[in-house]
Amino acid sequence: MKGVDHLAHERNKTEFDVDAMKIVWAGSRHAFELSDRMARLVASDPAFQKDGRIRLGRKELFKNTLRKAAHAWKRILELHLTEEEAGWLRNFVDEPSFTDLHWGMFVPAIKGQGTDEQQQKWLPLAYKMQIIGSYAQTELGHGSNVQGLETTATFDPETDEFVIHSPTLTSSKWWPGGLGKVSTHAIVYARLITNGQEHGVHGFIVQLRSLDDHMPIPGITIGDIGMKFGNGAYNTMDNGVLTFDHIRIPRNQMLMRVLQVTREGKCVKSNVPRQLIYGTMVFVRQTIVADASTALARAVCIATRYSAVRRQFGSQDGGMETQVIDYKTQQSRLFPLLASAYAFRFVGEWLKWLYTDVTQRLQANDFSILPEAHACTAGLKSLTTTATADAIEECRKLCGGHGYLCASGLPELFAVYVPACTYEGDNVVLLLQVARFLMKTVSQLGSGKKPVGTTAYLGRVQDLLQCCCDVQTAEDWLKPSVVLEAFEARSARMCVARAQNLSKFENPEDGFAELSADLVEASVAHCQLIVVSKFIDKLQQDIPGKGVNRQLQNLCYIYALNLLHKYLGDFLSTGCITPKQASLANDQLRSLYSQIRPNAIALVDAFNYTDHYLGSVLGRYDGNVYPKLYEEAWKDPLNDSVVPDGYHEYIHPMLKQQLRNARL
Ligand SMILES: CCCCCCCC/C=C\CCCCCCCCCC(=O)SCCNC(=O)CCNC(=O)[C@H](O)C(C)(C)COP(=O)(O)OP(=O)(O)OC[C@H]1O[C@@H](n2cnc3c(N)ncnc32)[C@H](O)[C@@H]1OP(=O)(O)O
Ligand SMILES: Cc1cc2nc3c(=O)[nH]c(=O)nc-3n(C[C@H](O)[C@H](O)[C@H](O)COP(=O)(O)OP(=O)(O)OC[C@H]3O[C@@H](n4cnc5c(N)ncnc54)[C@H](O)[C@@H]3O)c2cc1C
Repeated sequence: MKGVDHLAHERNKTEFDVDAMKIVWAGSRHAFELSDRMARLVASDPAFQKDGRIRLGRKELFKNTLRKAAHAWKRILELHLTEEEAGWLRNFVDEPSFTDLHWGMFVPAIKGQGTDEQQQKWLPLAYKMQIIGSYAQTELGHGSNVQGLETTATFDPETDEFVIHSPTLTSSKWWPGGLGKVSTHAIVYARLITNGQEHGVHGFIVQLRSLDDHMPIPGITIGDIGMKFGNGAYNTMDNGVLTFDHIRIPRNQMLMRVLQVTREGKCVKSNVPRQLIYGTMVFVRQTIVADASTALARAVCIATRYSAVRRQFGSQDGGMETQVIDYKTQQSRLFPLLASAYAFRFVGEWLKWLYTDVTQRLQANDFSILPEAHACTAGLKSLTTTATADAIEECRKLCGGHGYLCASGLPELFAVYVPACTYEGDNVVLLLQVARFLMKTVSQLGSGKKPVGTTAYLGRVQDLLQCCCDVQTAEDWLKPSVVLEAFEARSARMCVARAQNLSKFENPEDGFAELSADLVEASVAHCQLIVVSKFIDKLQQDIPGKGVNRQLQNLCYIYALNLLHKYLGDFLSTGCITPKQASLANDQLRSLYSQIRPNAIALVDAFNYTDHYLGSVLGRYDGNVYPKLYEEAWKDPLNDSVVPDGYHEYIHPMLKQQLRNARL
C-alpha cells in the first residue's frame, strides 16, 4: 500500500488482532495464505483488469470474458496450480463465465450421478478442458417443477441408443449458463422412456457442438437467450437456448448411478435413493451459501469504509463535520449487515462440513441424513441469498448518491448477485421444501421418532412451548443459552401452530397450499435459528488472537438481537418474550453498536479483499475517495469530447428554434 492512508485514524482505534481475524474469516491459515496469494496474483496481472467492463457492448464484453477465461486457464497450467488454487484464481478473476458451470455443475454432476466407468471416461476430458460442459435442466416452460420437464430420452433397443428430443416449444432448454455459445457438452435432463414406459427425469451426457469447428451437431439448435439485468454484470455469461430434433446418443451416456437401463431397455434400480438425481443441486446450494458471505462482505466493506470517509453535518466552530458512520441510524442499518457477513461465513463453513459428512455417508450406503441435508441446503441457500441481495441494495443506499454510481461497484455487484435468489431453486419454492420437512418432523413426534441434527430442538417441544424467557436486564441478552432458547421457542411454536392448522384440513395437500405463506415464515424462523446456533457454536471454539473472540461475540449478538427486533411480531405473538424484554434487547443492541464502532474498519479489513477484487472507488483501502471519484468521471466516453456527438443534429437546431421563437 503506497500513499496516504485516509483511514489510518480508524485503523488506530482497533481493539483486536486483525491478522488473527483474517484467518478466522478464511477458515484456516492454509486457506488464508492460499487465497491471499491467488488474490494478489490476479490483481497484479494486467490481463485481469476490470476497469471499464461495464461500458463494453455485449459482444466485446463476452469476448473479453473468453479472453480472461483462456488466460486464467493458461496461468493455471503454467503455474501447475492445484484444484483448490485454481478455484481461488477463478474466483478472483471475478467475472461470471462458462467455467463456473463447467467446474461448478457439469463436473460435480458426473461425479455425483455417474457410474465409476462414466467418471473414468468423462472426468479426465473435463479436467483437461478437452470438453466444456454445462448443466441443462431448466426449460422454457418449467424450472422449479423438475418433474414437469418435457424433453424426452427414448431408448431405442435396436441401436442401443437414446433419442433425445424436444417435443414442444416449451421443452426448449432455457437458461443454462455457458450453453449459448461455448459448451461442447451438457448434462441434459430429460424424461426417460423405455419400452413405452416413463421412468421420471434423468441426466444424460450429450455432445452439442463439434470439437473441430464448434458447429452444433446436426439436429441441435442452440443460441444465447439475450441480455439480462444490469450493464456488464451477468451478461458476461452466455445463458442459452437449446432444442433437439431426435438426437441419438449411446446408452452409456445416461448417468446411471441411481437407475441403470440394460441393453434390453429394462430399468434396474440401484440401492441409492431417487433423490440423488437432485444431488448436484444440493452440492451447488451449499457452495452458494458460502458465496453469500463473500458477496455480502464485499458490499459491507465498501459501505463501511465509505461511511468512515463521508462527513455530513455536525460541524461546530468550523471543525470537522460528523463521519456518517457515527450516526446511530447508519450504525443500525450497517452493523447488522456486517454481523450477517460473519454469521453467513460460519454457517457456510458448517454446511460444507455437513455436505462432506453426507457424501461420506452416501458412499457407505447411509442415506438417513439426506432429507436434512436437502432441507438445510435449500433453506440456507434461500435465507442467505435473499438477505445478501437485500443487503447489497441497502449498502448502496448507505453510500448515498455516490452508491448509485457504477464506480461504487455496488450496482454491478447487485446485478450479478440478485439472480442467486432465483437460480438453483427459487427462494420461496425452496422454503416450501423446508416447510415440508419441518411439518413431517413435527407429525412424527407423536410416534416417538426423535428428531436429530438441526431439528433436535423439536424433540424438546413440550418444554419450548412453555418456557419463559429469563431476561431481566439488557446484559441478560448476552447469554448464549437465553438467545438460543428464544430462537428455539419461536421456531418450535411457529412449527407446532402451523402443524395444528394443517391438521384441520381433510386433504393435507390442500392445507399445505392454503397455508403456504404461513409455512414459509416457519421455515425462515427455523433457518435463522440454524444461523444463530452455528454462530454460537463458533464462539465456543478456541479462537486465538487478542480480542478476536470478543469481537465475534459482539457480532453474534448483533446478528441475533437485530433479527429479534426485525421479527418482533413472531417473538411477541408466540409469547416467547415480553414487550419489556424486547425493549431490553434493543438497549443491548445499541450498546453493541457502540462497541463495534471503533473496530468497524478493521472488521472489514479482515475480509482481506484487494482493491482489484472490490472494484470500488468508495471502498478503496486507503479511503482516498474524492480525488479518485473525480478522476473516474473523466474516463466516461461522454467526456471524450467537450461538445457531445449529436450537438449539431439535435441541440443546436433546438436552441436556434427557441431563439427564432423568442424573436417572434
Ligand atoms: C462485481 C462483479 C461481481 C462478479 C462476481 C462473479 C463471481 C461469480 C458469481 C456468480 C457465479 C455463480 C455461478 C452460479 C451459476 C448458477 C447456476 C444455476 C444453475 C441452476 O439454476 S440449475 C437448475 C436448478 N433448478 C432448481 O433448483 C429447480 C428447483 N426445484 C427443485 O429442486 C425440485 O424439483 C423440487 C424440490 C422443488 C421438486 O419438488 P417435488 O416435485 O415436490 O419433489 P419430488 O421431485 O417429487 O421429490 C420429492 C421428495 O424428494 C425430496 N427432495 C427434493 N429435492 C431434493 C434434493 N435436492 N435432495 C434430496 N431430496 C430432495 C423432497 O424433500 C421429497 O422428499 P419426501 O418424499 O417428502 O421425503
Ligand atoms: C442467471 C440464471 C442462471 C441460471 N442458470 C441455469 C443453469 O445453468 N442451468 C439450468 O438448468 N437452469 C438455470 N437457471 C434456471 C433457474 O434454475 C430457474 O429459473 C429457477 O429454478 C426458477 O425456476 P422458474 O424460472 O421456473 O421459476 P418459476 O417456478 O416459474 O417461478 C415464478 C414464480 O412462481 C413461484 N412459484 C413457483 N412454484 C411455486 C409453488 N409450488 N408454490 C408457490 N410459488 C411457486 C415462484 O416463487 C416465483 O415467484 C438459471 C436462472 C438464472 C436467472
